[in-house]
Amino acid sequence: MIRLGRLPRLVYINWVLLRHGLDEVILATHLFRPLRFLGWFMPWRWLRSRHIPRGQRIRGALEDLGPIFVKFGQILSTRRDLLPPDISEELARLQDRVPPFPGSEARRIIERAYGHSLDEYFEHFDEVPLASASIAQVHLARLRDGRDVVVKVVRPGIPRVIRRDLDLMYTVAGLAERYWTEGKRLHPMDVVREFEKNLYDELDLMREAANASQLRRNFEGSGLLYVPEVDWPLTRRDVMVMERIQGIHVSDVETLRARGVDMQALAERGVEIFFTQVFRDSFFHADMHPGNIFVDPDRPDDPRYLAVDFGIMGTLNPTDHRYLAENFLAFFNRDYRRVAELHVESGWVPPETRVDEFEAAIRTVCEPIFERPLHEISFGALLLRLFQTGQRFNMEVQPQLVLLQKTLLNIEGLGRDLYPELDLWKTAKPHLQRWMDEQVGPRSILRKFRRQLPRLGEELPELPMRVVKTLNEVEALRTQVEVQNEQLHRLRREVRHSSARSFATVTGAALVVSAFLLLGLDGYAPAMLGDAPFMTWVLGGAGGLLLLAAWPRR
Ligand SMILES: Nc1ncnc2c1ncn2[C@@H]1O[C@H](COP(=O)(O)OP(=O)(O)OP(=O)(O)O)[C@@H](O)[C@H]1O
Repeated sequence: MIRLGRLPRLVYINWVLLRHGLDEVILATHLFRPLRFLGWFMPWRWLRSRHIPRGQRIRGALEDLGPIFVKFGQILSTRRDLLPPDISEELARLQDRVPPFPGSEARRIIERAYGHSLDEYFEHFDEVPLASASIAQVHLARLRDGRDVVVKVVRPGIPRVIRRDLDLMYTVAGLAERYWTEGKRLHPMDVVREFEKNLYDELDLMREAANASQLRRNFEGSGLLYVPEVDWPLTRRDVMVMERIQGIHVSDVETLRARGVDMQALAERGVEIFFTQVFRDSFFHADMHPGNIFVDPDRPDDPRYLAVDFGIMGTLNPTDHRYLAENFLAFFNRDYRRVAELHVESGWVPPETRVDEFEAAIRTVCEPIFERPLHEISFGALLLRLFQTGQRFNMEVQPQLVLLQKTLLNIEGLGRDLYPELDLWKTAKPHLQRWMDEQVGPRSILRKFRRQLPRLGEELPELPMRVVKTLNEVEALRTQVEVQNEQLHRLRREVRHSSARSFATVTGAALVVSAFLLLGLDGYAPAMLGDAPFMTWVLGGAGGLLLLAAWPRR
């Protein structure tokens, strides 16, 4: 059911959709269906008839609906497994540009978070924002100790806007799942749920700061990537302070060339950073758009990247991790059988999948790609084709892999912009191979052993005492078992005796009763009993003896 409170915004959404000639996606409910026909009388029908591509119309509608919808569109653009290419490519152009909120407001938020005047901590705070996006805004500042920093502040009132828009998205997704034929396949509710998680992650700047610290530690002293240092004492849930970095935007190829940056090395290092993050650390920056990446201007011959914005990070569990590496290697060895097997083994496709059929489908998709020169092969496109093939075999959508594919596409695009001859495979293979060797080779055993070493070191001195204690416990247990065994034997004997006694009692009593009966019959005893008084004595005597034998003794 649609809640009344949501109705005005829902009507507004429909209005925007109509305005962009999207009446075919007007919420497919009986409630809104009459609105569809309004479209026939409106000029935008005419616009549509002039063949504005549908991707552009959807992009326009999302821009009109506000920043949360724009973000949603951006995330959707990465779901090339769900959307047709014309729409996903158009959505990828969505820009998260939102008018900034006043610097005085940012000041107020920071002071509320610290509980003190901003001047106590900052020598200077630039009220004109450096950048402004839908969730947060970034300001330049200088600390009292002279360090230049950037201060990221969460947009005021944004949690409420997020809640409102998410509510609507859930409503729309629910309706789509129910009434739209494609809805069952695309699982829109799951897509919104995933989006919600990302949004709330981005809202928490403590979380982003922790991501930054972890990534910084992972690349400490590597010379490949520099991550600015977080100022933890000044970081809160809605305010983050970090070292200011100064570099050349990675998309500014002209300046990079003019500064004499080694473009091949730069492109290859981008790939290396990605594979190191994915396969060595299993922790990767998943928002690698060019706006977040800079190049260190001071090291043109030995280029180094500088990264910002750690709101969205990807991780892989050890199983996905291993299967992914094996998949890449199998792919590039054109071992499609192995690729198909790996998909079944990892549980990405159902276990009943026919491996031979799946293998044939993968071969059909990949062979044309491999016909091209290796430096033209796109990893991202390959993964995408694989997802699409997997879908035909009921492959479950794996969000962590989708994030990875999106990042790979980013890295690939970036690398090829910098150095078009970049051979991704040649650059990536040694990293993959090294990772595989480390996972299965003797080094891996050594590494695992090393990881256990501190615990072993702690527990080793206690080992003799533990052995003695364990032996004592075993001895005590053995004695206990013996005692219990003896008791068990006794019990069994008693049960056997008592059942024999019961038998003797019942039989004895029966014989004695029979004797009395015979006595009662007197001369009427049947002939077959012969001499009745004699039989009485025999039965009575035998019964009496049995009763005597069964008499309890102490
Ligand atoms: N430590 C830093 N040093 C220098 N500039 C920075 C730093 N952090 C952020 N910036 C600048 O501010 C911009 C926005 O920062 P950031 O990407 O973290 O914010 P955002 O709100 O997540 O924006 P978006 O969602 O558009 O990526 C960056 O693109 C970069 O230009």
